[in-house]
Amino acid sequence: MTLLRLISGNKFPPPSFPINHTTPNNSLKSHFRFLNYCPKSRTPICCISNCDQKTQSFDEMDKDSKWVSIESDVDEEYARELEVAVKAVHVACLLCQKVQERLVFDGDGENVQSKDDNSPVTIADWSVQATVSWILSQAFGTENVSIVAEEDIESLSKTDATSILSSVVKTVNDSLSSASRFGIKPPVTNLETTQVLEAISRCNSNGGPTGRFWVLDPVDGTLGFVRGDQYAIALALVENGEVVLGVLGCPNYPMNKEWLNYQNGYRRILSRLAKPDSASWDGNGCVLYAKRGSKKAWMQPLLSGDNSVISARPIKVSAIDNPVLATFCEPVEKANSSHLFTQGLAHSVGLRNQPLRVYSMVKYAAIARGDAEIFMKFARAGYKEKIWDHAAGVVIIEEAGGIVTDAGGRRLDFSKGVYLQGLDRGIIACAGASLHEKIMSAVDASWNSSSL
Ligand SMILES: Nc1ncnc2c1ncn2[C@@H]1O[C@H](COP(=O)(O)OS(=O)(=O)O)[C@@H](OP(=O)(O)O)[C@H]1O
Ligand SMILES: [Mg+2]
Ligand SMILES: [Mg+2]
Ligand SMILES: [Mg+2]
Repeated sequence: MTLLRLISGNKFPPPSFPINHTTPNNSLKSHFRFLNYCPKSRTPICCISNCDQKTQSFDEMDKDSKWVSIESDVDEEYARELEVAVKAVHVACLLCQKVQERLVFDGDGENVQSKDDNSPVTIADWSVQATVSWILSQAFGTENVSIVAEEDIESLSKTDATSILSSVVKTVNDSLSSASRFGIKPPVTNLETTQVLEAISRCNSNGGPTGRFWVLDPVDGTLGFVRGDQYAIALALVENGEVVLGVLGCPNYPMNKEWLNYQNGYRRILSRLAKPDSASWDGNGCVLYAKRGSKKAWMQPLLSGDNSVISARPIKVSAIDNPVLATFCEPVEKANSSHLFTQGLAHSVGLRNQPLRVYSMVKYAAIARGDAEIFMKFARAGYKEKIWDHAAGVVIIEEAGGIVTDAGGRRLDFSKGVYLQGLDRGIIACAGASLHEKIMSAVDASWNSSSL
């Protein structure tokens, strides 16, 4: 109540404060807490579960702050890690949205580079890696942060890459300077080029079976990103080989899937294109997250112009177990997963719906949210899956009630370094056990006659 009075007596936070937020037991007490910290005392500015003691004067707050709520107990294990990770992913999503708009609408194509394996990399990939690395280091201390991530600075440090490097430095600084919206303290002065390069190259962990490390895919589905389509920002925390936290930012995947254009896979109507003439239009993306063992997964809307409060809602996998009604998703690119093989599987299992071909870990998000029931990926022989392409998605699906294994039914192993070593044939994620068993049996029955 104290909190509510304070709110209504101040312009900030706005009256749209989601007091009717629904949690599984509808109890605000232990499930809802604010993530803003007092810039002076570094204590939570307000925490509903213990409002009286923790409420601070709003004067102490950064007035630009947006409020991010998160569902967890204050003293819960990994609460601080989850809080920082969710904020970092929100910051990264906004960064990517700006870069993608420039890239797609202003033809800023020179900022797309090709890596040695011919896959694309953009200023967004490097900028997100630097930004997230910097935020994690600030929050936990550089010496305590170990990160496995996709990008390195080799091509960025070349002499012919100076304009790209300066774009990256500018993008990182722009993004960090507005991070206070999420309660993240920006750097006192702009980061120098060397500091940005250092933040990127600090993500040089090789993972492994012991200790704690973060796993980051700064832009997953870079191909989708450069095509103005779906992509994701994926951040996970691994402890002793087990993924304990997962956060997935999906800037083009709206909370309400009705705003997606189905004719074109899961393509979002980008903001500068004509929006539907509706006051309720909310085509902005979402951030999903889960903590291992909580049996809960959550989804928040991304910040858009005037939403100042970010509340989360629980997500669950679909209850559909009838193959006739089920939808499966798979990579867009045939080169990344055999469409021919999955077409055969779909036929033998009795799947009737068209496959949902979506770039990036948005596929994991679609399963966790209940928008589709099956995700399959069968890469060509010899391809080694990387942990950053799966870690965040796996824990979110599992906590939302789903199952993720290889085609032999074993859980994915994140303890063997950068690659998912020992992966049996491919990856199968399902909303429920019955569909999962049917797909695995179909893979066994058709594997030998496939050319994979
Ligand atoms: N040849 C091949 N085989 C299998 N997988 C590959 C291959 N090449 C790349 N990758 C990885 O696929 C990541 C993108 O996966 P998607 O499921 O989004 O594929 S697709 O873009 O929809 O086709 C992509 O992630 P990003 O590099 O982060 O975009 C790659 O890690
Ligand atoms: Mg990836
Ligand atoms: Mg990537
Ligand atoms: Mg890549």
